[in-house]
Amino acid sequence: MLSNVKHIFKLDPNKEISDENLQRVCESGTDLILVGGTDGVTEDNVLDLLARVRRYSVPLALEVTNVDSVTAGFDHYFVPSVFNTDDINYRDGILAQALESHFPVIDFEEISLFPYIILNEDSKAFKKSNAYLPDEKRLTSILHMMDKLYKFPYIYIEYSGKLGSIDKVKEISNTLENSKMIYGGGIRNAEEAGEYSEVADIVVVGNAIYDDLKQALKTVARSK
Ligand SMILES: CC(C)=CCC/C(C)=C/CC/C(C)=C/CC/C(C)=C/CC/C(C)=C/CC/C(C)=C/CC/C(C)=C/COP(=O)(O)OP(=O)(O)O
Ligand SMILES: O=P(O)(O)OC[C@@H](O)CO
Ligand SMILES: [Mg+2]
Repeated sequence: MLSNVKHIFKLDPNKEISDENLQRVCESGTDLILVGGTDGVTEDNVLDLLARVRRYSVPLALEVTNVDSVTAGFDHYFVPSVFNTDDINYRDGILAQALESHFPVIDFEEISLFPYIILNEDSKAFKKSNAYLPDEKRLTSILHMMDKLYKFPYIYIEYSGKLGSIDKVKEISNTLENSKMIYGGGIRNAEEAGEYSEVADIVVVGNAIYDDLKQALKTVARSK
């Protein structure tokens, strides 16, 4: 699903977007529209975005953050799992529960794990998953576990809402041997997209869609 993806626009079902702006996002040349957010995600607002984005040919995936909002009709489903938390619910506890009820209807070809390290302690995702900020030694050991032991195809380095330190993101990228890096957080313009896509395999742009769409659209070309 992610093999030729360099740029992702993440749409939050809990935020309003006009038809005109949605058209610009869908026709921007982005490689994937990912629908997801930490809170206020419901079956209704997910269905609304699904129906509106489906008018366009862009690939569309759902990042599942609660079981009730899972809706058929997406090209793919990504299930987040947070690795810098000791709260097992956000590693695989909720997932195990969800599989109890959804197992009979799941086509596992359509589902992939999004293994996260969340490094912005002010973000909602960090707070919700009871994440901790790892020191350098712990961050390296978590990365080794994910990259060299689990050999995840992708690791999502999440700074949701703010730009991560480029030096730190480079350090993380240099540590990885098996996993590709998805970077998300604070990318707002072409220059930032260019800088972070030189380090990460995939960049994700979210909030800028809602705050300054004109600049957000310019991130697409610079990520390729
Ligand atoms: C019929 C059919 C289509 C079947 C498909 C079956 C299917 C896909 C079933 C899946 C069921 C399932 C396995 C559910 C699991 C649910 C699960 C694991 C929930 C855990 C979610 C989780 C770990 C939440 C923690 C927070 C987090 C990591 C969220 C990720 C998204 C994110 C980082 C959003 C950005 O948030 P933020 O910027 O902080 O806040 P805003 O939303 O304001 O932007
Ligand atoms: O909203 P921003 O800060 O662009 O972050 C994108 C994405 O990584 C959020 O999950
Ligand atoms: Mg967001």
